[in-house]
Amino acid sequence: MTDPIIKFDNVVKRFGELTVLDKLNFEVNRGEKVSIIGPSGSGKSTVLRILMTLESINGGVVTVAGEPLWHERGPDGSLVPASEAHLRKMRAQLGMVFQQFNLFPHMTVLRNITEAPTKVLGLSKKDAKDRAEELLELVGLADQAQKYPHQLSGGQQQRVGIARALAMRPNVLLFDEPTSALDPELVGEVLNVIGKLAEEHDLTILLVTHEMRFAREISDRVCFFDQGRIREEGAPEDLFTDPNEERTREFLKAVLS
Ligand SMILES: Nc1ncnc2c1ncn2[C@@H]1O[C@H](COP(=O)(O)OP(=O)(O)OP(=O)(O)O)[C@@H](O)[C@H]1O
Repeated sequence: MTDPIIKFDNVVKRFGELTVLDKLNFEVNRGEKVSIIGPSGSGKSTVLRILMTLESINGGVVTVAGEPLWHERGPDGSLVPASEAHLRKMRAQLGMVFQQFNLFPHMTVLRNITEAPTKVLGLSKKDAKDRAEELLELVGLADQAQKYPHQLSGGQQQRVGIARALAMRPNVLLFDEPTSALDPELVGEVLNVIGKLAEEHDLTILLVTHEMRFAREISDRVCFFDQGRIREEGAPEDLFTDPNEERTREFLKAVLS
């Protein structure tokens, strides 16, 4: 058994008086596809935002690929708060697909995908373009490279968002409710792309979703979050059909009915 690629060890996150993560312990193994489900406000997105270094933590340790994310080892081996350089290095291992796509509106689809690989990874324009074209093929948008985001449907924009995240070759791909801003008829095309990625690529995927059927289809493991902790986790076929906890049962009943 190799070490987990993501580990939350007693992580505490507070916003003022509100404790959002309450000594959270959570692990994801390499290559694993994990979905996080749970009621609104239970801290699901906060977990992803902490991993992307968009939110700091108030206690505990987060480890990514064996290295502390929000800390560095000081001269005596103890953990000290991470420097900006350390955060930048660690962040490069993770890619995130946002609810609201977050594409650059003034750049073409192609440029949206090549921008970070050239600027951050130092790829040549040619290599970045080749990589982008390959990824556009993967998400079914090879013919849309020269369009601007506003010329695309929401589903197409989100597929560009996925290609853009993949262009950085992350070890872990995070999805924050990737279909919740989409019209219902556009949800399927985005889920198909994510499903294909999950099936055909040896990528670690951590997905926050309200799409229970999809979570069930693609996940190796589903975690039910409640009040900043994992209330229950397990294989989708167990958690969705025969949960152990009454709270999980209530939640599933409410969202599935
Ligand atoms: N920047 C912030 N400042 C203050 N409170 C915040 C901030 N970000 C999140 N919160 C609060 O933290 C709690 C957890 O938020 P989070 O977005 O992680 O929940 P969630 O489980 O993803 O919910 P949803 O399913 O509605 O997206 C919520 O009560 C939210 O209002």
